[in-house]
Amino acid sequence: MIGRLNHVAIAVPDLAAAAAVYRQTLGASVSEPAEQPEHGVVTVFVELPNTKIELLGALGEGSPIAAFLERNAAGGIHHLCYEVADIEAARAQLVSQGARVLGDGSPKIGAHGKRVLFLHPKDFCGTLVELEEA
Ligand SMILES: C[C@@H](C(=O)O)C(=O)SCCNC(=O)CCNC(=O)[C@H](O)C(C)(C)COP(=O)(O)OP(=O)(O)OC[C@H]1O[C@@H](n2cnc3c(N)ncnc32)[C@H](O)[C@@H]1OP(=O)(O)O
Ligand SMILES: [Co+2]
Repeated sequence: MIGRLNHVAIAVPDLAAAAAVYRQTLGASVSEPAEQPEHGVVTVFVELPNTKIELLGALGEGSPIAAFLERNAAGGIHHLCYEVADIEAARAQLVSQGARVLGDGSPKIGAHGKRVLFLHPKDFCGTLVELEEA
């Protein structure tokens, strides 16, 4: 069911500092920050030849990354995003196997303008999983 690795997300306390690490220290191609109000985060994308890194900063009250940043003050790997061809078919298959879809269970529009869903980390080896419809 899952296809390509779309991105690895890293939650960070200081997005500008993290973007500078990737742009200057690691010499990567780094986007400008983009607010994602529906997701409570600000994203910066790092383009790599085979995938992307999504740097995440908290946006607003009740950001879904706030508790994670309290536990990981220096930041840390937050989720993996896999591509799926049909997000509703993927959700049905996962729910039938007992996996928990987060939020209200319906897809939201993600940072790439495509539909995304999140799956509970305790059901996937301790890793928060995002599915993006390719
Ligand atoms: C823009 C978009 C895109 O790319 O298109 C994005 O990525 S938006 C990216 C931001 N959006 C999201 O993350 C949306 C989905 N996320 C959520 O709904 C939430 O963050 C949860 C995953 C439910 C976690 O929420 P919260 O930290 O408040 O819950 P909690 O403290 O009760 O945690 C429950 C248990 O899960 C663990 N836990 C929490 N976050 C985790 C993570 N990122 N990776 C691995 N484990 C994690 C906690 O340590 C805890 O384990 P113990 O019980 O063992 O202590
Ligand atoms: Co993501």
